[in-house]
Parts: sequence; C-alpha cells; structure tokens
Amino acid sequence: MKKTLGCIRKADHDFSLIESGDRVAVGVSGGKDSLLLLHALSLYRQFSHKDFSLFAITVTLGLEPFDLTRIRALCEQLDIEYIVKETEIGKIIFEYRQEKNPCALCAKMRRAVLANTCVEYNINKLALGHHREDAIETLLMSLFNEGRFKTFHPKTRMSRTGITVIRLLIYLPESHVKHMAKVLDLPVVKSPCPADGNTDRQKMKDLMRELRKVYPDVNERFLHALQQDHYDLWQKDNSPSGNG
Ligand SMILES: Nc1ncnc2c1ncn2[C@@H]1O[C@H](COP(=O)(O)OP(=O)(O)OP(=O)(O)O)[C@@H](O)[C@H]1O
Repeated sequence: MKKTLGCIRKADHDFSLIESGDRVAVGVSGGKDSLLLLHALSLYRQFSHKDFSLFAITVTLGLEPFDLTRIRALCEQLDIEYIVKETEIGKIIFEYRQEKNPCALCAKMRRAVLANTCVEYNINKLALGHHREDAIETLLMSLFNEGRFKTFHPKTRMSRTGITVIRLLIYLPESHVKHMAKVLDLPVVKSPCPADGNTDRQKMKDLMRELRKVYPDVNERFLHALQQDHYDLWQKDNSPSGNG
C-alpha cells in the first residue's frame, strides 16, 4: 500500500488534486483500478492531513449480471457513503442503437450521469481510476486514430457542471494495481459489457506488451515524456482552480 499511497501523494502534490473541504466521489466501475483508488483514498484521508469527505458512485448500465453486494460491504467497512445510479445505458447502446463503436458513447453517457450525481450530492470532485498505462494507451490511441499527440490531464474541469475530474493513480503502474487487488482481495465485479476485451484500448495493451519485449522500460519512458513541459501534456498546475 506504501507505493500506492506514495503515487497518490505525488500526483496530489504535482497537480493540486485534493484540498481541505473538498467533497470527493470515486467513480466505482467494479473494476480493480477504481476499487483500489477507493480503498487507498480512505487511507489517504487519514494520513494526508487534508480534511475531505469521500463518497463512492456506481453507474449501472442495465446489463446483467452485476452484483454490487461486496462493493456495498466494502464501502460500509470503510465508512464511505455508497451511491448507486441505475441506468439503461448498456441497453440503449447495444440493443436500441446497435452502436458499431460503443465505447466512446458509453463513456460520454456514464460521465454525464456521474457529473449529474455529483451535482445532486454537492460533490465538487470526481476521482477516476485511470493509472499510468491508461494514460499511455490513450496517448497511442489518439496518435494512431487522430494523428494527435495527446492524452487526458490528471486534473480537468467538466464545463457543463463545473465538476473537477481528478486522476490520482496516474503515476501508478497497472501491474501494481493488479498486485494490490489480489493482496487486498478487492471485490472486483466482472464487467457485463459485451465489448469488454475487444476494444481499441485492448489493441494498445497488446501493442505495448510486444514493445516491452524489445524495450523493457518503455512504460517508464512514456511516463517521463508525459511529464516534460515542452510537450505541453501534463503541465504541473499547483493553483487551486486547476487545469482547464
Ligand atoms: N459504471 C461506472 N460507474 C462509476 N464509475 C465508472 C464507471 N465506469 C467507469 N468508471 C470510472 O471511470 C474510470 C475509467 O473507466 P474505464 O472504463 O477505463 O474503467 P474500467 O477499466 O472498466 O474499470 P477500473 O478502471 O475501475 O478497473 C474508472 O476507473 C472509474 O473510476
């Protein structure tokens, strides 16, 4: 847990992600990343000397099976209020619209429900479970699909609602997330999404696996590049209002 908390502390320090008085909700998909983030933030709340409140939000997609009993139990154990928003997003995308590229629309709709829920509960920051490899894969997807060198920033502001999205795991390697999910026996729920494992992101994961055979440190190199000011990707922003 020391490494996870160290990476969270560094991301928080570099990008001013959490301030005292914040009401922070972790978007919990049921996957290992957001569950680790939730667990780690409950500890960070104790050790960081920052006085912030913590919530967990899950947006269901109307796809079965999706049993949240063990996640609910974890939230009770960590003394975190758990908010579940039931939706039919999955059905709309796969049955009604039969989308050819379902992931982008699904992410957009999920994000809108998450933002509205934050507004409803007076929550000002939404923490997502993106880690180091997510940032790298997003960079490669936008390079190969759009010819642009960009990825998400650790801190962004949603323009419609004014909610700040924060990504506290961006320095954490995915291998460590997998390791911690086992050590902590996190209540991971298998994704009921029909597109799971057959996405553009999966192609980038496979590509990176091949690259690592030739360049074992390629992930560290990518992270280094992301942090270089001259690429203008992850400018450090220590102002409270954050990055646009
Ligand atoms: N249904 C959902 N409800 C709440 N938050 C979600 C949901 N789906 C995704 N998120 C949030 O958005 C982040 C990125 O989404 P993504 O689809 O990449 O996650 P995932 O790989 O399915 O799950 P995880 O990242 O938790 O292992 C998640 O880490 C989580 O914080």
